[in-house]
Amino acid sequence: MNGLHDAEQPLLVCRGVAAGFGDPPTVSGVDLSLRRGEVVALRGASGSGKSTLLSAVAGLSPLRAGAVEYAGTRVSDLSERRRSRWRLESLGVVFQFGDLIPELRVSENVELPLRLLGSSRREAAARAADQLAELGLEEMGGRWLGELSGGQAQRVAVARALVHRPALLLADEPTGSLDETTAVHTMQAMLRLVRERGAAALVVTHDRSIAAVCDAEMTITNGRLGGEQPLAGVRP
Ligand SMILES: Nc1ncnc2c1ncn2[C@@H]1O[C@H](COP(=O)(O)OP(=O)(O)OP(=O)(O)O)[C@@H](O)[C@H]1O
Repeated sequence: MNGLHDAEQPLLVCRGVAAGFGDPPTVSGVDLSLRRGEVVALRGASGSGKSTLLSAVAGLSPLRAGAVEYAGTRVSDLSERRRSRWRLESLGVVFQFGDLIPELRVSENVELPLRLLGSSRREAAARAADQLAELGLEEMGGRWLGELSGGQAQRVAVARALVHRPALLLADEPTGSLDETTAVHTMQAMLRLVRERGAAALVVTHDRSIAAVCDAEMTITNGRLGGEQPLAGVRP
């Protein structure tokens, strides 16, 4: 993609984005910009449009208006095929309910992005094992999903989203099903890796204590995005 290594250029830009259902659309008039190394929480009440916006940014649902740019390329104008490739190469996505594949072992779930990108089985297995270890899951690779706790499964979803070292992580309530202490620990582990790798992250949450470990937060109310507020960005 153009300008991928230009540190001055924002990594992600949304211009006048509208998406979702109805008239007016669920979200509209969204302008946002995310730089490399920036970790921003997207906070708002249930039904305010957080997931709708994230899915529009990821190119998983069509825009009703506006554009999404990544490293200077208008990804919202790409063909579905090229947008899928962009998503595979450049994005890590953690969905609200994990969306892991129960018919595969933990390690095979984490290997998936690498296998889709063309890594050999052997290389994918080695990198997946390293990624699991970085998230404290070194013993878990051979297990089935049903043998994990909710917190462990969430961390496996995080491992799968980060294993190919994406430049941008999009996470939708990545710790939504966890108790507060486990949720904060999982978030901190995820954001430590994002920051160490100089990547950016947009993290949907309705939870203040989760937002507090980010660098800044944006609030969405009835589908309209407010300005960015700095946060402490508590680091582990
Ligand atoms: N398939 C659909 N058809 C019609 N309306 C939908 C559909 N999916 C979502 N919506 C509506 O779009 C609005 C925004 O939903 P969205 O999931 O983006 O909210 P959210 O802020 O992520 O909520 P939560 O915190 O509960 O996950 C809601 O009013 C929801 O009812």
